[in-house]
Amino acid sequence: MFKKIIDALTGKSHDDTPPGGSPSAPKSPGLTSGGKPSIHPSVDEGFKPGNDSFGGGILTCHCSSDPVKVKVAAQTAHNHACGCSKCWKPEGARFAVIAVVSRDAVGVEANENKLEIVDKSAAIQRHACKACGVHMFGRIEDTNHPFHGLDFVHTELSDEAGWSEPQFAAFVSSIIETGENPDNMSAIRDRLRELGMPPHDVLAPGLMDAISTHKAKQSGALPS
Ligand SMILES: N[C@@H](CCC(=O)N[C@@H](CS)C(=O)NCC(=O)O)C(=O)O
Ligand SMILES: [Zn+2]
Ligand SMILES: [Zn+2]
Repeated sequence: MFKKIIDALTGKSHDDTPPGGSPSAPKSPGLTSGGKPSIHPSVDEGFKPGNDSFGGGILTCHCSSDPVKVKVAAQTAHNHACGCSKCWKPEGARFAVIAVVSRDAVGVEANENKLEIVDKSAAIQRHACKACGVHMFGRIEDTNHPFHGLDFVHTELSDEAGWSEPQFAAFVSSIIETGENPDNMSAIRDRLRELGMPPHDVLAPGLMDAISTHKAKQSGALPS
């Protein structure tokens, strides 16, 4: 184990197997057709920038009958890949892709009875379809939370084009918690950088600063 840690610190790899197995292995969550570590189907082949004048769309769950539909009546912000174990990801994806939007812009349009909260004790109350498991929106009910007022949504559930593009990757090291081989992390971080999504092990600096500013104003360390 100590050798493994020392090798990791000195950048030595333990095996030469590419992330996810051999290049001919099926892609998710291994390699894309280009031989790069797969991140998420919506980013693996590259992606277009969002459209600033885009006004939102409808998110639909994966049920073939009576799908849950959620209207998001605004452009999203802070779209990013999340490697944590709690965010929903499509079958085989390494990361979730998730953005925020004002909670006032989010409303359930169809089959609300199929929604349930995944973990009522979590800060983000993830409203998921009971039948297919897709998370339709995540809401913060704690009014003291730095991100209160924002809902978390997966815009890949919409057919509309123009949503804000992913800009960074968060909770990257967390993918190990759900079984990623630690030896793959360097290639995964390289791929995220190549896609223009700088990897962070918590959130991106701007959001971390916003959280700390919120806390400092609450404690009185900074004027509110
Ligand atoms: N390492 C943990 C990180 C979990 C975590 O903190 N997730 C972040 C990003 S979504 C969060 O804000 N979670 C709040 C929540 O799930 O309510 C895991 O993978 O489960
Ligand atoms: Zn469903
Ligand atoms: Zn997450």
